[in-house]
Amino acid sequence: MTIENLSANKSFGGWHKQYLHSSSVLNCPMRFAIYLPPQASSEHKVPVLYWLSGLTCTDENFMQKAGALRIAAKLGLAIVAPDTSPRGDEVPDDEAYDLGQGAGFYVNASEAPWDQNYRMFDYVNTELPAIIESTFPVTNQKSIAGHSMGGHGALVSALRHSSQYRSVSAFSPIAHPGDCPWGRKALSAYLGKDRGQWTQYDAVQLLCDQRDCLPALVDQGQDDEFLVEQLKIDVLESVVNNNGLPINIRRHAGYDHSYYFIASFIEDHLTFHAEHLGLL
Ligand SMILES: N[C@@H](CCC(=O)N[C@@H](CS)C(=O)NCC(=O)O)C(=O)O
Repeated sequence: MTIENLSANKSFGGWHKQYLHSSSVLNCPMRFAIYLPPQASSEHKVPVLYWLSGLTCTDENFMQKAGALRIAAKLGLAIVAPDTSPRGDEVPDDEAYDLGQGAGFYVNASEAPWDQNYRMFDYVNTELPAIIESTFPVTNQKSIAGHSMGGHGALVSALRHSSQYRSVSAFSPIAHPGDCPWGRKALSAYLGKDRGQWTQYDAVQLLCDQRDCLPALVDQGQDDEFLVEQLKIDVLESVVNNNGLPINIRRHAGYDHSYYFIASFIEDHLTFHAEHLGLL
C-alpha cells in the first residue's frame, strides 16, 4: 500500500498534510488530511481524533474553517479528516448535492450502482485507521466527531464500534436519518426500501435499546436552518433522557448550521476528547 503526499503546511508548530491513496474498500483513489501536532514524533506517539464532515464537504472544510489546529497543537492531539464519499469519473454520482459524491452518508451501500464504491462505514472505521496507524506517529487510541451528515456518521460509528473509540461528539448531527428527508433519500438509495436495513445507520434507533454508551457531547444551534426538518435533535434528546444515556446535548441560541458555529465550540469538543484520550 503506497500513499502519496500532496501537500505539507506547517501550522502552530505541527504539520497539516494531505495524502492520496488507493482505497481497496471504496475501489477508487481517496484523499485525506492529517494534522500532526508538534508533540508527535517516532519517540512520542499521539492519539487521534477522526473528523467526519457534512454534505458537499471534502477533507478541506474542517481543517480550513473550524479553527481546530491551534487547540490540537496545544493538546497534543492528531486530527484526521477523510473525504465524505468515494470520488472520480468511474464512481457513480447524482446531480443533487445530497446523494452520490460528497454525500456518502458513512454507510456500506448494498444497492446498485452504489454498492461498488460507497462503503464509507468500513473505510472510516477499518481501512483508514489501519493506514493512519501504520504510517504516522500515532497510537491506536482514537475518538470520533463530525458535523451534520458527519455527526450522524460519528455517532453511528461510535455506537457500533464502541470498543474502538474513547469518546464521540457531534455538531448538528442528522440524529434520526430514517425519519428526515436527507436520510430517507440517501438510505433508500444506498440500502434499499427495506427500513429494517436502515436501523444500523440511525443513531436514535441504535440508542433505543441501550442503557449505556460511550461518553458523548452534542452541540446544536437553535437558529440552524435544518434543525426541525432534518436533524431531529428533539427525538435524540428524548431517547437520551428516557434511557439515562451519558450524552450531553447542548443547545446554543442564535447559532446556525455553518462552520461559524463549529469554530465557536470546537475547543470544548477537542478538550472533551483529550480528557477521554488521557491527554488531560
Ligand atoms: N444546501 C446546502 C447544504 C450543504 C451544507 O450545508 N453543507 C454543510 C454540511 S451539511 C457544510 O459543511 N458545508 C460546507 C461548508 O460550510 O464549508 C449547500 O449546498 O450549501
